Amino acid sequence: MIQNTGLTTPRVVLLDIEGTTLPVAFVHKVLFPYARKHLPALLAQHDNPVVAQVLAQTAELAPGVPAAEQLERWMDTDAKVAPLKSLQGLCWEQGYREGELVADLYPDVVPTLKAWKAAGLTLAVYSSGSQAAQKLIYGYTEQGDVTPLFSAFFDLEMGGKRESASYSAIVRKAGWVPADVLFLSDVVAELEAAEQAGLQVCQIARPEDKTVPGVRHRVAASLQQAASLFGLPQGA
Ligand SMILES: CSCCC(=O)C(=O)COP(=O)(O)O
Ligand SMILES: [Mg+2]
Repeated sequence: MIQNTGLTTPRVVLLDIEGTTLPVAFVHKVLFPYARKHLPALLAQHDNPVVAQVLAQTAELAPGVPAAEQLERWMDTDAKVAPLKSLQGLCWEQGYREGELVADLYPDVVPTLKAWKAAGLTLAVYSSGSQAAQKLIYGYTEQGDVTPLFSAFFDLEMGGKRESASYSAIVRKAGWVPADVLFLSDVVAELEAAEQAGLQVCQIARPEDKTVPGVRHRVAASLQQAASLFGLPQGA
């Protein structure tokens, strides 16, 4: 096990969602199909300002392509683009509020985050899902509303997760020192980008998601294991 030697103990933990705190299967087998089913009805709401903004952004990114067709293409390729992510967030809102969707976080997540928060760490989210979608996921979990654990939610407005400039923009906006921040994600390309921006990083390789552990970064199978690697409290 690689220990956290030579590095400062993190004061901030920035967390990815899919594959880190939430099973990939929940996103791909529950959330994405739900959005795909409800998207056509939503697109018909021309007086909805989010829908109007999504349509305008889609036309800008794919001129000449009908919006519904372009959004389908993006869904087919799991494209991380802001208009699709905004629209998916809007679709899921109704599902969460009506009790059809409940986020099934990994069991170690809430106890570990509570222990980190109690120890004075700042917790924040960085996901390709829109800020609204992130707040819904953590607002409607099997353990209830856990959004108060987080101080900030960052999405694609800060840039793509595989670009180091996005992490620099996040730490600048939040007023954090990069080396104080630990970024947790299942995706090696995201860790590399965060590392380039001076953040500490750890890959969360969940056996349930069959995440392939990388070779260049610290790897943990859960947040609890990451806690032990970085000298943080481990929770219940
Ligand atoms: C937070 S909403 C659900 C996740 C999602 O839409 C997505 O694209 C996954 O993004 P992540 O950056 O959390 O891997
Ligand atoms: Mg992920």
